[in-house]
Amino acid sequence: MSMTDPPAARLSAAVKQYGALRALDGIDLSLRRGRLTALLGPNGAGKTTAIGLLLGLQTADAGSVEVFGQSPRLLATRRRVGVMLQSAGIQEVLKVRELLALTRSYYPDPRSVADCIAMAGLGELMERRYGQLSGGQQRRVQFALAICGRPELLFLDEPTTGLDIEARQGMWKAIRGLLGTGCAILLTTHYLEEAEALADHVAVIDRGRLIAEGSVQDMRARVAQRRIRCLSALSAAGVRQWPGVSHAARNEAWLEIVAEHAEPVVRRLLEEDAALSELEVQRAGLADAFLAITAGDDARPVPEAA
Ligand SMILES: Nc1ncnc2c1ncn2[C@@H]1O[C@H](COP(=O)(O)OP(=O)(O)OP(=O)(O)O)[C@@H](O)[C@H]1O
Repeated sequence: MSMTDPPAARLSAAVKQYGALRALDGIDLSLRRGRLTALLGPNGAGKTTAIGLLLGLQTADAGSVEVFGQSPRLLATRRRVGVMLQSAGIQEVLKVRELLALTRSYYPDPRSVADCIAMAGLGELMERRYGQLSGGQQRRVQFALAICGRPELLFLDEPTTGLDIEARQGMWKAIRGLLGTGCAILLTTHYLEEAEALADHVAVIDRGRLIAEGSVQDMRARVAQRRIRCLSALSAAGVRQWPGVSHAARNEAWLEIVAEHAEPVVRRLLEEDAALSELEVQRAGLADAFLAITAGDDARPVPEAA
């Protein structure tokens, strides 16, 4: 599982064009065994299109797409891949037990029914018809169908949308277990705490281009600053002149400050305002890093078709 092993799947300079719209504009992305890559990006960035290429549902207009070194369209390749898409296309009249039996039958070495039930938390749902389940219950069934073939490569497109906290934690645990067995996973999510909790690697795309890539820590380091908030009568304009302060503004009674290092600013705040209260200091989370990365890209022109 070292970085020198060939990746489980790879997009190289992949381009996908829909008419005049370039949905992917030369993307490089490698998915490695035992690693979860979180693919982040605003709506319309190209995440679903990238997954579509890796699943062989669509073909690239330029560049290459390889899954286990081969075309994603080969049956032998597809049998090693599991997928949970937002649009599931599952037969609603079938019972969960029937859906699981049917999907397991497509794979040469499926996971046991008992393991699927345990990993996806299906216990009491097996005799229910899929179409009569709640949205969150359907997500659990979709997860079971995605993992029942013992995939070596798994695509999870917003898997925990609509799940309650307990079900989400259960799915996270199952995902960590799959990583432990060497499965390569690509996850898209709008819950940044989900990427933070699960990802070894984060790729941020915007307008069809990869704009940042690295570990969760790397992404956080892109936004090294701290946010400080307090109730204080000090003037924001005055604080803005302090060394290391990049931003200070008043938001009603709150004084809001952004600084490279919190400690010297906090020390000075307490010295200069004895009545200061409600002091809060926040480290940048992945959400801040992500927003800063996508916001910082506004100057770039929107890619257009030739
Ligand atoms: N079949 C299609 N025909 C034309 N345009 C399409 C098609 N599929 C996607 N697009 C466009 O390609 C761009 C990328 O779409 P894509 O679905 O890959 O984005 P996404 O990152 O998955 O977005 P979201 O977070 O909203 O799911 C969007 O501008 C979308 O409107």
